[in-house]
Amino acid sequence: MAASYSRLLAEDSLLAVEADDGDLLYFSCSPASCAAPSRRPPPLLLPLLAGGGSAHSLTVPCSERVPAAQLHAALRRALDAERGLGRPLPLFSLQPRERGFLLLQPGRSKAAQERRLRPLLAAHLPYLRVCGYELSCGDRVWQCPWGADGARRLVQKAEVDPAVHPAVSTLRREAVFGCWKEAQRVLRECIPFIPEARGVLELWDKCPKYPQKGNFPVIVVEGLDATGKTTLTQSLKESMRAVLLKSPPACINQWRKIFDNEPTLIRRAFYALGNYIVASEIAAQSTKSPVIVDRYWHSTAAYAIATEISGGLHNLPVHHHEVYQWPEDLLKPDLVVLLTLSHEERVRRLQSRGIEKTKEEAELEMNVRFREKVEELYKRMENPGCIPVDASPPREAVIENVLHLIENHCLI
Ligand SMILES: Nc1ncnc2c1ncn2[C@@H]1O[C@H](COP(=O)(O)OP(=O)(O)OP(=O)(O)O)[C@@H](O)[C@H]1O
Ligand SMILES: Nc1ccn([C@H]2C[C@H](O)[C@@H](COP(=O)(O)O)O2)c(=O)n1
Repeated sequence: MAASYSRLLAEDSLLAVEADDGDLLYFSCSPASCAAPSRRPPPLLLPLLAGGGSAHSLTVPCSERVPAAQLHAALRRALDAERGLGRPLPLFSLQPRERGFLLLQPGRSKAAQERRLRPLLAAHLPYLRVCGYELSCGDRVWQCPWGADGARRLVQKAEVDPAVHPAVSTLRREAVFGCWKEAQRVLRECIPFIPEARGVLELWDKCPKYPQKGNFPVIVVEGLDATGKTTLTQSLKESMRAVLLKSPPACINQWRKIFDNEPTLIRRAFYALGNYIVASEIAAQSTKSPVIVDRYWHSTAAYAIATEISGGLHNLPVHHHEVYQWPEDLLKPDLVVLLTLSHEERVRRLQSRGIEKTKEEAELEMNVRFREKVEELYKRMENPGCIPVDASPPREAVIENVLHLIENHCLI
């Protein structure tokens, strides 16, 4: 499979479009200037163009991470606000790796679609790769880059395996940071347009950089929303006479909403650095008493990966992938408990609680695939892994079970 795609890439550009069910459809096109067009008709474009419709792809080259993430988000907002261009489908270009959108419009000519696009893209055009698509000889689709001069382009051959989701290779760079320096770098670049980033960094500057755990046990509780983390962590705090901490910590919580509205790169850098700030609190407190932590790195990684990797469980990075490994520079807990609950019972608890839902909580309820991915990702985390605990029994029983687990693991 990979080999045949490699051959195609010598002449074509390979694109992946996110379909309605979140899975990916791969297709290749020939640049209009190439002498030999691809014999592989793109399954999405062919019927659309044959029926008199039009298509454009817009991708963002991502050499500079923060500006590329911002441009991608601005583009999404502009396209969402513009009626009459069709729904923008998420698009990945596999060579070079870029992300953007595909606009499909049945019954509208390429020229008409282009007329609507030009003013919308005017400000962004120098930083975008825009291509229209044309049908010729019945079953051949040509990719026509805007501004092409007709010369044959040299397209480098690349080893690409379309069996791997295109976002997997960008996770480390854009969503799951492997060390505090990476998260800090991203937030530093944000200071000019997100003043709150300076606030987070100033707090981080005051923290010790590689804090060590004290002699008391450190227990993390993870799980989807409404699985009972707050209930359990409060009880553990009381029964173990422990200190209860949360990630993100209270000192940066005031800025959480702001970062939640930023692109993935910036949002995840905020949560990542939040974990490192909590780590310094864990280190200090665990010299004096047991410490219970409500969410920590496993949540940051699991939600980031589940958001970035569209489609089903089969698209997730393989077991033991580097994104599942605990960052070497982050203080490790003694035990991570994962509360598991059936979807029905969790929704029942969410409804009985009845408080305002965050966007991601609402998505969890709506999107079974997303919930499945987060749960599966928690289970794939390593070094330390999560120990699943059934959260469906009555509160007292769950607490009792977790106390036993702590006794066995932490020898207290
Ligand atoms: N074992 C249990 N049996 C029945 N109900 C429970 C149990 N544990 C918690 N609940 C109830 O379920 C709801 C969600 O619990 P809780 O707030 O502790 O979850 P959470 O994981 O902290 O949620 P979030 O992450 O959204 O803050 C609450 O109304 C709580 O009282
Ligand atoms: N350490 C953390 C804590 C939280 N998050 C993100 C993941 C979800 O988007 C959301 C869930 O938090 P809650 O609604 O339970 O407060 O926050 C994270 O990435 N890292």
